[in-house]
Amino acid sequence: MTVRLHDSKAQALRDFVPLEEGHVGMYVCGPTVQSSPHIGHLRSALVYDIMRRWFVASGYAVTFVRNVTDIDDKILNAAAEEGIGEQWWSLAYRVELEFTAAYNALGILPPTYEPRATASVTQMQRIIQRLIDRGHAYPAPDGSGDVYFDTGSWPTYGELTRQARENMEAAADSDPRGKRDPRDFALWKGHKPTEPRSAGWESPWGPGRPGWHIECSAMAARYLGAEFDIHGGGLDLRFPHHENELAQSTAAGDGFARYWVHNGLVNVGGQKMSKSLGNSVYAHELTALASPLAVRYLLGQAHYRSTLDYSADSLAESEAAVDRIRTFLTRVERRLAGTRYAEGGADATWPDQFAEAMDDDLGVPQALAVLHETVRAGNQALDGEDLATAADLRGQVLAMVRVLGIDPTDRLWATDAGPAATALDTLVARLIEDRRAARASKDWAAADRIRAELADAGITIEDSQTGTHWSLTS
Ligand SMILES: Nc1ncnc2c1ncn2[C@@H]1O[C@H](COP(=O)(O)OP(=O)(O)OP(=O)(O)O)[C@@H](O)[C@H]1O
Ligand SMILES: [Zn+2]
Repeated sequence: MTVRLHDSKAQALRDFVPLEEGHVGMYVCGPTVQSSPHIGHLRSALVYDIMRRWFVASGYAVTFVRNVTDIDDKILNAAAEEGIGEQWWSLAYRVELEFTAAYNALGILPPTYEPRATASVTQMQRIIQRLIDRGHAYPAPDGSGDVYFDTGSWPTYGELTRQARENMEAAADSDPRGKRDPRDFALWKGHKPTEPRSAGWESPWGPGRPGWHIECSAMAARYLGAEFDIHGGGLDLRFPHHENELAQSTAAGDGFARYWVHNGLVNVGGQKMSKSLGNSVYAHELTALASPLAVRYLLGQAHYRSTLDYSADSLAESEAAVDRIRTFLTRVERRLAGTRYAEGGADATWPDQFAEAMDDDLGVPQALAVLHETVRAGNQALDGEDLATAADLRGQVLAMVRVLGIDPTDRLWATDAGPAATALDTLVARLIEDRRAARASKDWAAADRIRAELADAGITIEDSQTGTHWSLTS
């Protein structure tokens, strides 16, 4: 069976044929680490996590590279606003850690490698030099230290988004005065006296820093080779970012990506969820409302190319969906324990329709329909005491949820942080019960003493309609 992907450049579904048999090289544009991750960023990372998992499940060795853009105008501006202009890198690192934590919480696997742009400046400079040597880039004549890509020199400029150059908008990434054409974009940005000294790298064109687009061209080639299989990122990056990556890499002589894939955006009220629009829903806000597993389900369930309109209501549906799967797995586990089917279904794999759906441009909605149908059949087999069938269906369900990263029985989703946490929970629950009994018998002094003892131990308790809950005092 062959995986088929929608290639944005061909604007068609194409059979996936790897450059090297049995291997997939994937590059995905990672975040500009300027501010906390919102769920749009997470959806993007999750889509490629599922794609990678499916390639692995299909027998490929996958080299998966997702970068961190840790030098950029937006980072310098955010650091200046915080009053830590020279130490912009500390802001970038702090935000990078937030992204990593958010990825981990959703079970998004760490990439094979996660390069930071600042560690590949030499490689970026080499591509720029090749472009100058080939007549496709020029240093600005105005002494700014900028170097631009000469869009007029590259006949296929615009091929990714099928735009004629004359209809394209001007590149708004630098002072247009040194440009031959307003559409020319910056490969290198000369250092300005108002910018932090620590943001200037030595270069043949004077001190400066790389443009955003050249970062990805250099990191993709450095870690995956001059030509590689798949390039991914959000639909918002098709133009100008990916158009420019493609132009500069191919003009420099690299084969670059053979397939371009783009995830649909998370929108709010019809607009892209974006930091700058102030409509972001942050990862931690969702995990306060629902389990991380339900959040993963919610962000992963739609087809990766569709737009996802966020609404908090859909969280409850996702929670119900994962509960259904969890309930079946727990139920079947209990029923089979101690029978000769206890280990049954261990060698089961996913149904053919599941694989067909996933092969067809990563058809997760159809694949989930197969999963839920298998859960339904499993419950029916249990109702009918057909344990052999139930065991086999359990195996199929496990195979499917594992490949999608939504196995409710995975330790990753366990809320229990270990034996110490269980012991603490037991003791605190006991004290909460004593306090409840004291209040019931109107012994307010005893009730207050228990609350004070817990507070001294760093534990806050809160009474609500669903009972008394405790947490470590922050
Ligand atoms: N709302 C969104 N929905 C889906 N993917 C998104 C969304 N916003 C960003 N992405 C994707 O996340 C990855 C990292 O994005 P990047 O840091 O460039 O975000 P950004 O577009 O600058 O975000 P923002 O607009 O919030 O500042 C990219 O692949 C990008 O396409
Ligand atoms: Zn990129």
